Order: sequence, then structure tokens, then C-alpha cells
Amino acid sequence: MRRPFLKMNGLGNDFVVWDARSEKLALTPDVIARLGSRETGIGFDQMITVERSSLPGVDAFMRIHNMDGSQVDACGNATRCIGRLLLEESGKSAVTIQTNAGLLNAVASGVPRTISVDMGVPRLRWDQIPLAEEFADTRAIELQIGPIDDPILHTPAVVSMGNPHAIFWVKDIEAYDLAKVGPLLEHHPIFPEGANISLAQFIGENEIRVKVWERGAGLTLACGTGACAVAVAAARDNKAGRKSVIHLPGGPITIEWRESDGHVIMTGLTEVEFEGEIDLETLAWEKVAEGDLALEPAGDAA
Ligand SMILES: N[C@@H](CCC[C@H](N)C(=O)O)C(=O)O
Repeated sequence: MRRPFLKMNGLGNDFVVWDARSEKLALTPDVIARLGSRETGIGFDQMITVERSSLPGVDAFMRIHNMDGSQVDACGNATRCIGRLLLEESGKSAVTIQTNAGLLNAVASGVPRTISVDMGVPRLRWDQIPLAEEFADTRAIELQIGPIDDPILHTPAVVSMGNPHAIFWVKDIEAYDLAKVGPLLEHHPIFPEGANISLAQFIGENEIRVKVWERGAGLTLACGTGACAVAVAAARDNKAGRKSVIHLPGGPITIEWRESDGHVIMTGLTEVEFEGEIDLETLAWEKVAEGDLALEPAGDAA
């Protein structure tokens, strides 16, 4: 059985997107991991399945799997990509996407291929992250790796954007081997559901350089929820204002933690890489059309 898919990315954080609104699709974690492998499969950081939502007024439900086959509740970059597809398809000025982390609204930003998503209210209590033990203040929790008297990394801020994030403030993000320390921190017992691990460095007023080791996916070029979590952690600690530009390896993303209602608004670029088709029995796949095929021509990003 051949099935079409789209390959998209948000600032280089890449996805295979299935439209399962009229024809259901259920892949096992093992098949997802095989498809996600850049050696043997299509290769992606996350797999997104767009399904019908049963909620009135909601445009679609978005199911998210990491490349290792695990299902998760939130993915910022993919929400912008799916928001763009639904906006272009419907011609509406705003769409609502149901996720397991809540309902998220997406609008076109006015800049070609650049979408703004209301990511909702960050969750800051220890049991919402979740953490394995109680911390009254989640701006800097007691956690360190490396020698006790000379830790490599210590006292991260923790934030949930529907998924768990730990943020380590450092002077120079390049001074750390995130591929080495990321897996240790992702699976640290303080995080019962694992965590996405960010290194964050101030490079100017409200300008932060960030690298993310993603739970279930490893180092990615960008993590949208990671960028939101960093911006919230910075503003919460008075290290930055309510609006920051987060510079990820894949490019910049603007995050505003809105004063009026505490919602986090994420604005950044999306890209359609190609359309493909796959035989779901053999997993043999091919590209059928390349390039950013959707409506708007390329332009400068925000
Ligand atoms: N790339 C994402 C986050 C995807 C999920 C994450 N790896 C997790 O396990 O929570 C983003 O753009 O937010």
C-alpha cells in the first residue's frame, strides 16, 4: 500500500508529515524508528500524524512521535509547520490545532512561510515538569553532573511547554560536548519522563544562543518548545525581557511571553522540503516532487 507524505522542517528540525484525516495510519514504534533513521529510512527528528479532531471548531489533531518511536505531547516547530499547512489549505486567518498538550492557535505572521503559534501557558511547578522530587523554586534546581566540587553543568532552570525542558545557563555553549552530556541529563532520575536539555548563552540584550539535546531525538538544529522554555526561564529570572530572539543552529526564532495572559507566542520559519511516497509494507520510499511547494514564495524570515 503506497502512502503519500510531506517532508517539512522548522529551522532545520525536520519532520515526516502524514495526512491521516481520511485514511487512518498507525505505525508501531519500531517502524517509526526505522523510518526515522537517516541511514536506513527517510530520516527525521519527529513524525507528525495529522488526524481529525472530534472537538467542535478545531481544525485537526496533531500526533507527535520522536524519531526513536516514543509518542510525546508537544513540538513547537512541527506546530508551526502543521499550522501553515492548515492555514494554506483552509484559507482561514487562524487555525486551531489539538495536541495532547492542549489546543494551540496558529496564524500567518505576515512574513512568507513564517507562522506564529500561541503555545499556551508554561507550566512551572515541579510536579508539572515533572520532577521526581519537590522543588519550591524551579528557576534553579539542585542538579549537577561531573565532579562534586567542580561540576561540568549545574542548577538548571526547568520549564514545561507541554514537554519537559531543563536549561543550563553557560558562558559559552561551544565549550560543552552536548552530544556527550545530553544523554546523561535526558535520562537523569530527577526527570521521571526524561527531559529536553538546553545550553543557553546570552549574546546581547534579549538575544540568546541555544543548543538543544532533544529527548528521543538527540541533537537537533532547532527545538521550538526548547526556545519557548529558554525565553520563559530567562524572563522569569529577570535575565531578559518578555520578548527574546533565540538563536538556534538552524536559525532565529522569536518568542514572546505575553504579559497580558501569560501565553507564549512563538514566531518562526517553516519549510516544505519535498513530497514523497512510501510502500508501507516494504518501507521503500521515493521523492515525487521537491521544493517549497506550498502557496507563498520564499522571503525574509522574522
Ligand atoms: N522538536 C520539538 C520537540 C519534540 C519533542 C521533544 N523531543 C520531546 O521529547 O519532548 C520542538 O520543536 O518543540
